[in-house]
Amino acid sequence: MDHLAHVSNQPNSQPQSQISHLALDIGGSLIKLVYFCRYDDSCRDDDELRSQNESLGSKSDNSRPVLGGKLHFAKFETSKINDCLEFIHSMKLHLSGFHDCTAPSSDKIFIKATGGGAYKFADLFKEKLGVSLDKEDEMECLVTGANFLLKAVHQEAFTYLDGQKEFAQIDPNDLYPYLLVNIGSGVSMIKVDGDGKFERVSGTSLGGGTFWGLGRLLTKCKNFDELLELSHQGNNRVIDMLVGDIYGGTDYAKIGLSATTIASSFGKAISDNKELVDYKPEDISRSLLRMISNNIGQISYLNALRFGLKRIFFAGFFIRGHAYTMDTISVAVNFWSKGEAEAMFLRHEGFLGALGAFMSYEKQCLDGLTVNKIPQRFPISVSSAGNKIYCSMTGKSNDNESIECTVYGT
Ligand SMILES: Nc1ncnc2c1ncn2[C@@H]1O[C@H](COP(=O)(O)OP(=O)(O)OP(=O)(O)O)[C@@H](O)[C@H]1O
Ligand SMILES: CC(C)(CO)[C@@H](O)C(=O)NCCC(=O)O
Repeated sequence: MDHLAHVSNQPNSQPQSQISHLALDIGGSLIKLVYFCRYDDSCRDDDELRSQNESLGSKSDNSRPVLGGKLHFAKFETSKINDCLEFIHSMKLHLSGFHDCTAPSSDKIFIKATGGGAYKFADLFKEKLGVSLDKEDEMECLVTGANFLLKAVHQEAFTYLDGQKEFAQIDPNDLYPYLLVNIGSGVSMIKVDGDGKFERVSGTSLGGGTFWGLGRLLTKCKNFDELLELSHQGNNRVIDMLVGDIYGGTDYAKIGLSATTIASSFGKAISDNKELVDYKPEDISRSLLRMISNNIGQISYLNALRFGLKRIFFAGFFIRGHAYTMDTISVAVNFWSKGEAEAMFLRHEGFLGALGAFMSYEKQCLDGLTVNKIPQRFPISVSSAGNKIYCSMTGKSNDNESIECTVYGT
C-alpha cells in the first residue's frame, strides 16, 4: 500500500480489541492519525501507578485495570485519502471510536476528528467506513496537544542553533505564556496562557503549502522529501539578492546588515537574464526554504514581541526535523529579538492536532477518556471528573512514531 504510515510494532498482526481511540487531524496537506494500542499482557492492576496517581490528587478507581501500551502515530497525504481509509479499514481502527449513548441510534460509531477535513470528508468516512466524525476545534486541539507534549513527554522540546540540538528542560509550572506557531499548509500563531486558555493572534498564508506548491512548480520534484533533500546541496546566493550584491560587496553596517544578509529573496532572478531551466533545482529549493522559514521566524518574533512572550514553540509538518529549516527559523528569531526570544521545536511536531483530538475523548459520556498525565520527571495532574478511562503517560518516547503510555480501562 502506498501510504506514509509511520507505525512501530506493526500492530497489523494484533487483534482489533487491543486498539482503541483512533483520532484524526485532516489538514490541507496531510492526514494525521493517533491511536492507542495496548500490549498483549498489559491488563494488570498497577498499584504503583495508582498510588502515584492518588498522591498527585487525581481520581482513581481501584476496580479499573491499568492497560499498558503505546500511542501510535501515522500520516498520509490528504490527496491520497483513499489510502488512509484503506489503512484504517485494514487495521479495523474505525471500530475503535465511541458509541454515543445519547444519540438516537446508539450503535453509531464516532471517531474524534479535527482539521478542515473533518468537515470536508465527513460524508466520505460515513460512506466508506460507516463512522461519523465527531468534530473538535482545530486550534483547541493544537493547544491541547502542545500542552500535553510539553508537560508529559520527556525530551519533547529542543532548541536548534548552528547545528546544535539541545533538549530543553520544561518546568510545567513555568510553561505559560508561550507562542505556538503551527506551520502546516498555512501558519497559525497562537498565544497560549494555560490549559484551554489561548488566542489565535496571527497567521500567514505563506507556509508549508507555499514551499511545497512553489517548489513543485519550480523544480518538478515529485514529492516533498525530494524537495527538502535537494535544499541540502543548494546555494541560495545564486538566486537571492544579498546586501553585498547591492552594496558592492560591503556590509551596510550602519543599520546592522552584513553583506551576506539576504536583501531580496529570489531578487537575482530579475537581472540574471536566465530562464528557469538555467537555475539548479537545489538552489531554488534552498532559496525557497530560506524565504519561507525566514518570513515565519520574523512574523513569529513580532507576535512574541507584541505580547511579551519569550518562548516560541514551532510545530507542524513543514519542519520535518529538518536542520536547515530549524536553523533558519532560529537565526531569524535570534536576529530580530537580539537574543531575547528563543525558538524551540517539538519532536512530535506534526501530531499536535491529532493528539488534541485523541485527548478530547475524555469529554464523552460513555467510553470517555480522562487524560491524567504522570511524567517521570515533572509530576502533574490534569484530570477532570466523571469519566471512565484514565490515561497516564510514562513520558518515555522511543522515537517520534510511538509513545509508551498507560490507560485506566473500564
Ligand atoms: N510527505 C509530505 N507530503 C506533503 N507535504 C509534506 C510532507 N511532509 C511534510 N510536508 C509539509 O508539511 C505541510 C503540512 O503540514 P501539516 O500536516 O502540519 O499541516 P496540514 O494540517 O496539512 O495543514 P493545515 O493545518 O494548514 O490544514 C505541507 O504543506 C508540507 O510543507
Ligand atoms: C486555515 C488553517 C487554520 C487550516 O489549518 C491554516 O491553514 C492557517 O492558519 N492558514 C493561514 C491563514 C491566515 O491566517 O492567513
